[in-house]
Amino acid sequence: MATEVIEKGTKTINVFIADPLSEDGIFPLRQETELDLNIIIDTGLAPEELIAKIANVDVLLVRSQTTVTREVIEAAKNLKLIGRAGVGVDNIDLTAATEHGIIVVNAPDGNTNSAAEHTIAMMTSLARYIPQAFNTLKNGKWDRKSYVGVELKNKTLGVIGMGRIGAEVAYRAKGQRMNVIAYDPFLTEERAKELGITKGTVDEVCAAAEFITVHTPLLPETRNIINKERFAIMKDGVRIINCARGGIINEDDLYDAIVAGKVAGAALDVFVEEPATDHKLLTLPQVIATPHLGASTVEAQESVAVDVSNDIIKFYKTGTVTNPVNMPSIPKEKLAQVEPFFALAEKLGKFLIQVTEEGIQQLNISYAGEVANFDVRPLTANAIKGLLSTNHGSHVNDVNARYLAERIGMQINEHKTTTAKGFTNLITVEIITETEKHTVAGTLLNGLGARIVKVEGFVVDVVPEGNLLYIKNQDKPGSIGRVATKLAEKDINIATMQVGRDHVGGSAVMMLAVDNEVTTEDLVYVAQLENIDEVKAISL
Ligand SMILES: NC(=O)c1ccc[n+]([C@@H]2O[C@H](COP(=O)([O-])OP(=O)(O)OC[C@H]3O[C@@H](n4cnc5c(N)ncnc54)[C@H](O)[C@@H]3O)[C@@H](O)[C@H]2O)c1
Ligand SMILES: O=C(O)CC[C@@H](O)C(=O)O
Repeated sequence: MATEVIEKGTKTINVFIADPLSEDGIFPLRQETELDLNIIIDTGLAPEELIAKIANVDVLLVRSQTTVTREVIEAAKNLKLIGRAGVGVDNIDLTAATEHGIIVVNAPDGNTNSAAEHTIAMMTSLARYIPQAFNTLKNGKWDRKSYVGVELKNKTLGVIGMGRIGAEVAYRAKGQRMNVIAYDPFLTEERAKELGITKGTVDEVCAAAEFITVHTPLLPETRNIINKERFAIMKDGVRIINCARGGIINEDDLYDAIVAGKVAGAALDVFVEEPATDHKLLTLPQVIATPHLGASTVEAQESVAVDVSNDIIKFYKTGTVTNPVNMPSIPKEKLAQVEPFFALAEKLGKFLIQVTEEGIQQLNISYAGEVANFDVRPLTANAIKGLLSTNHGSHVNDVNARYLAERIGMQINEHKTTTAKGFTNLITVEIITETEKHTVAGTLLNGLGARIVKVEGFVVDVVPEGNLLYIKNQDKPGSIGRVATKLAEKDINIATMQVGRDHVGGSAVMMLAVDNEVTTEDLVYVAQLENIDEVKAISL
C-alpha cells in the first residue's frame, strides 16, 4: 500500500480538515489512542491559503467545497491520503493524486439515503409549488390560484443513473405510486425487474417521463446528457430534477426549454459553478433550488465523516483502506493471500531493471501454481515498483505504480496458469526493450523464504538479497576459477555461487552472492576475462 504502518510514538500524523465535518463523525479520530494524530480544522480557505498551510500535512479531509487541485497536491509534500466525506470526487484532481502516489478514499454509502430523500422532497415541492407558494404567503399574499400543482401518482419518473441513489429514489417513487423507467449502462433486465421498474435507453426515458431525475457522476459521458436535443423529445410540461452534479443537465438548454414552455419546472440542488447565488436559472419562477443540500442531514454528515475517519485509521494501522477511489479495492482476506509474495515480486522487478540499460516497452508477468488462484493485481504493482525503483525510488507505490508504468508507454500483460513446473508457486517476470528480452522467475519455498529459481531460462537457486553478480559466459573450462580469482584480487568475497548452462560447452550463467558492493571498475575488470560475455552487478 501507499504507506508504512505507523507505530505509536514514532510519528505525528497531521490530519487537516479543510471543510466543515460533523464533530460526531470525526469522533473515531479524536478517540484514537494508538496513533499520534494531530487534527487541524481550518475551513473556508482560499486556494492560496490552503496551499500555504499544507506542506506538512499527511492526510487531507474535504467535503465538496474545497477543490483539491494539482497545485494543492504538489504543495503537500508529505500527503499520503485524501479523504472525501461524501461520494463525488470531482473536486479532487485524481490524476495528480495518483501520479504522486496519494490514495484517495471516499464515503460512498453514508449519504445515499439523505440524497434520495432530498430528491423526493424536491420532486414533491416542484409538483406542488411549495417554495413559490410559501414565498408568496411570507410576502402577505393568500394566492391559491397560481399554485395548482400536479400529482405524482400514475406519472412516470425517468431516472438516469440507477446506482445507489437512483435505486433508492426509484424505490420511494414506487411508494408514491409512480411508474419508473430508468437508464444506466449497468442496469440489467433482472435488476430492473427486481426493482419493479422498466429499463430504457436515455431517449426512451426522456420520451416517456413526466418527471426526470439524474443520479450519475459527472463524467465526460454524462456531462450535458440532458441537452437541447433531449428536451426536444420530452413530453410537454416535463419537470426536471438534479440533485447529482451541475453539468449533467445543460444549464443554458434548460433555461431555454423553461422559457419556451417545454419544461414546466426544475428543481436543482447543484450547479456547474458553486456557490451559484447569481444564476440566470434562479431568476425563473419555475425553478426551485437548494444550495447543494442533498447530503446535508445530521445522519449523513456523521456517517460519511465516520467512514473516512475509520479509513484513515485503518490506513495507518494496516496499510489497507475500505473505500479506495484510485486503486483496486481488494478485500482484506484476498490481500492477505498475496501479501507474502509482495517482496518477491518487487525483487524480481528490481533484478530486471539492473540487467538492462534500455527503456522497457513491455512487461509480461506470469503467475503459476497456487498464486494464480489469487487476485494478483497488487503483485504486478509490486513488480512494477521494483522495475521503476531506480528511476522513481520511494516515490513509486501501489497507487501510482501501474499509472507511472503506463505513462512511460510500458505495456503490461498478466498471465495465469495453474501448472508451475514442479513449484507450488512461480512468478515469472519478463521485460522486453527495443533490442533485448530478459526473464527472471522466483518462488516462495515453504519455511525457507523467497528464491530466484530461473534467470534467462537457466535454473539457479539464489536468495534475492544483498549484492549479486550476474555473469553470462561461455561454458568453457577455467571460466569459474578465473572469475573467482579476479574477484579475490579486488578483495571481493564470494558468499555463494550458482552456475547454469543450456548445454555442455554452450551458453552459461553464474549467479554470485558477494559480501561487498561491486563497483563499475570491478565489473570492467571481470568483463575483460576470456569467455565472459556480460557482467552485471545487482543490488536487491
Ligand atoms: N446533492 C448532493 O449533495 C449529493 C449527495 C450524494 C451524492 N451526490 C451525487 O449523486 C450522484 C450519484 O451518487 P451515487 O452514490 O448514486 O453513485 P453511484 O456510483 O452509486 O451511482 C452512479 C450510477 O451512475 C451510472 N452511470 C455512469 N455513467 C452513466 C451514464 N453515462 N448514463 C447513465 N448512468 C450512468 C453508474 O453506472 C452508476 O450506477 C453522484 O454524482 C454524487 O456525487 C450528490
Ligand atoms: O459534501 C456535501 O455536502 C456534498 C456531498 C455530495 O455532493 C456527494 O457527492 O457526496
